Amino acid sequence: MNQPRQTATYLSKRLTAAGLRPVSKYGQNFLIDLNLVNLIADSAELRANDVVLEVGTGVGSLTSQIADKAGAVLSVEIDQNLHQLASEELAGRPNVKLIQGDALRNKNSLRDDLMELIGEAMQRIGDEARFLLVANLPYNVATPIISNLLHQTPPPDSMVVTIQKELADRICAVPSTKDYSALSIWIQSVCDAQIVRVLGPKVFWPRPKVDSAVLKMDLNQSKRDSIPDLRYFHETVRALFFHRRKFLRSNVVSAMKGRLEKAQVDEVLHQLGHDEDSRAEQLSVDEIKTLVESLRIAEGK
Ligand SMILES: C[S@@+](CC[C@H](N)C(=O)[O-])C[C@H]1O[C@@H](n2cnc3c(N)ncnc32)[C@H](O)[C@@H]1O
Repeated sequence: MNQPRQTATYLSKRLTAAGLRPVSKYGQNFLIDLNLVNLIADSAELRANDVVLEVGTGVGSLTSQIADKAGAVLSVEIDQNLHQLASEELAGRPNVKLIQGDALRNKNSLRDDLMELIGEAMQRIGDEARFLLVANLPYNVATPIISNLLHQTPPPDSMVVTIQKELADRICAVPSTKDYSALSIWIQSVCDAQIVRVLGPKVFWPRPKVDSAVLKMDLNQSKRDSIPDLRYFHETVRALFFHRRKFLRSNVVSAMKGRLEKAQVDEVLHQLGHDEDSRAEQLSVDEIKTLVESLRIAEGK
């Protein structure tokens, strides 16, 4: 299959010829090192029974690498002009479906047809089908894309994404560090996450101001199965970390306002051995899981 050459000059010529320039509000920083495009596709360890979602087709360079290995690729691009360029670049690839539009309906949900299309592609592949996200994500929608996908049925078996390094650090953060947040806990409570490679600004065109990272997040089914109500868990974790540096008790009391009395909160915290000085940011992911589940049971949910 024809492989788009991937240099800044090639990309700028390609866009200029089409009368276009990169649009910064869409996070259009294209990867110009083909080895790194390959690294992303290779890190996903793609197989013929994989259905891959890509958010941000761009001109289709990563898309074509994915399409060489996966059974089916669904790639969404918000920019009508890039969608058009990618359609030309990827013409003749029967396993690629390109969609023009926003991958998100809003911050809290994906576009309506996305999971339906993924489900159809998985059905065509059969019982062995896996679902993956592989993408050089636009920086402004990276968190909602990753977070929302983990609520879907099925969730992705694996997500390999290029994102801002700062966000990758937050996702992988450990307790008692400044990066440890509701997002770290949400992702780590259902996935095993690791940074594959840190990428400096030079490997993108145009160059972003900050470092990026290739992050791999593999779904850990037993971790996911240990959370009976994912929505409850995610929302409660967000509430617990709303004022990260406050004492745990005061965070739990405000998170449970109107749902649990202070005495009930104290009873749960006492039973779990959390003293008055505990802070949410000191608790491990497993301790947070146990705490949230105890609150859910105390609420009678
Ligand atoms: C970082 S670029 C990656 C492009 C290409 N995949 C690459 O690796 O070079 C992100 C792409 O996502 C697109 N994009 C931005 N916001 C989007 C959204 N909400 N839904 C779908 N695509 C979006 C941008 O227009 C841009 O093409």
